Amino acid sequence: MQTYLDLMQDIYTQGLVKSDRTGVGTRSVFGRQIRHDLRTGFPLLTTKKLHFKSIVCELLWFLSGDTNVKTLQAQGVNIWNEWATETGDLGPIYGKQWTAWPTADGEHLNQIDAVVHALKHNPESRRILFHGWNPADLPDEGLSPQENVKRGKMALPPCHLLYQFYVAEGHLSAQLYLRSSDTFLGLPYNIASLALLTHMLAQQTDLIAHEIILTTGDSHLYLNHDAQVQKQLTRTPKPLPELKILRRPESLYDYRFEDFAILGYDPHPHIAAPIAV
Ligand SMILES: Nc1nc(=O)c2c([nH]1)NC[C@@H]1CN(c3ccc(C(=O)N[C@@H](CCC(=O)O)C(=O)O)cc3)CN21
Ligand SMILES: O=c1ccn([C@H]2C[C@H](O)[C@@H](COP(=O)(O)O)O2)c(=O)[nH]1
Repeated sequence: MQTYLDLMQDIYTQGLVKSDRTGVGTRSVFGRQIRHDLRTGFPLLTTKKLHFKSIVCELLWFLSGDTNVKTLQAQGVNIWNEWATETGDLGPIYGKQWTAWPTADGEHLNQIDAVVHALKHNPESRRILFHGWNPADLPDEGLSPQENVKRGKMALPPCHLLYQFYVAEGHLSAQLYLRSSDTFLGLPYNIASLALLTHMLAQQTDLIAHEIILTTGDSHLYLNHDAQVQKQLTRTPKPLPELKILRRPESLYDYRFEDFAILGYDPHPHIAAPIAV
C-alpha cells in the first residue's frame, strides 16, 4: 500500500514534534486520509509482516461485545494486555458501546444490529453508522487505564470511533474516523480491520465490498519508532493478498477465525517496535 508509506513519509518529514499522554513524544500532523478499493486486493501491509490472527480475533471480540482480554489471550492474542486490570477487564470499551450502548432508561442499544438492518432494508439511508464515543463512559486522562476501569470507565477512549457505511449500485463502502492514529503500530491494524468488517457486512447483506476510507485526526509516529520507520520506508510494496471467506455464517456474530483465509501474502519481514502505553 503506497498510500500508507506516503502518509508515513509525510508525518516523518513534515510532522511537528509534540509531547503526548504516554510521555514517549511523537511527530504529528492533523487530518489525513487513506482510501483503498477492496476490489484490488485485501489491504494487509506487505512492507512488514502483520499478525492477521490478532486482527481477526480482535474484530470478532469487539462484535461479541466482550471487553475482557482473557478471551483474546486464550487465542494467543496479546495486543490489549497492557491496559487491562488483573482480572482482564478493560471497562466499557468498543464491544460494549457497539453492541450494548446503555440508554437513560436502563435499556441497551445494539448499534451493529441497526447497521445490518439498515443495509438490508434501507440501503440508501445516509444514517448508516455506529459510534464508540460515549461521553458518559470516558476515562479521566489523569488516571491510569486500570484506575479508570475500577471506576467503571473505559481503559482508553476509542481511537476508531465513527464508522459510516454507504451503498450505491449494490456496492458497499465504509469510512472510519480515527481521532488518534499510531501510524506505525495501530494504523495497519485499523486498515485491515475496517476492510475485514466491510467484507463481512457485504457478505451478510449481499453487497459487493467496494471502498474503505480512513480519516485520521492526530496522525502520529512515536519518536521511539524512528529506526523502524526508516527501515520500512526503504521497502517496496508487494502485490496485495486476497481475502477468502470460507463459509457464509448465519449472522455477523457467527464468524470464527477459521472462516478467513489470506491467499498470496508474501510480506517483507516483521519489524518489532515498542508500544506506547
Ligand atoms: N500506543 C498505542 N497504539 C495502538 O495502536 C493501540 C494502543 N496504544 N492501545 C490500544 C490498542 C491496542 N492496539 C495494538 C497494541 C499492540 C500492537 C502491537 O504491538 N503489534 C505488534 C505485534 C504484536 C503481536 O502480534 O502480538 C506489531 O508488530 O504489529 C498493535 C496494536 C491498538 N491500540
Ligand atoms: O485502534 C487503535 C487504538 C489506539 N491507537 C493509538 C493512538 C494513540 O497512539 C494511542 C491512544 O492514545 P490517546 O492518548 O488516547 O490518543 O493508541 C491506534 O492508533 N489505533
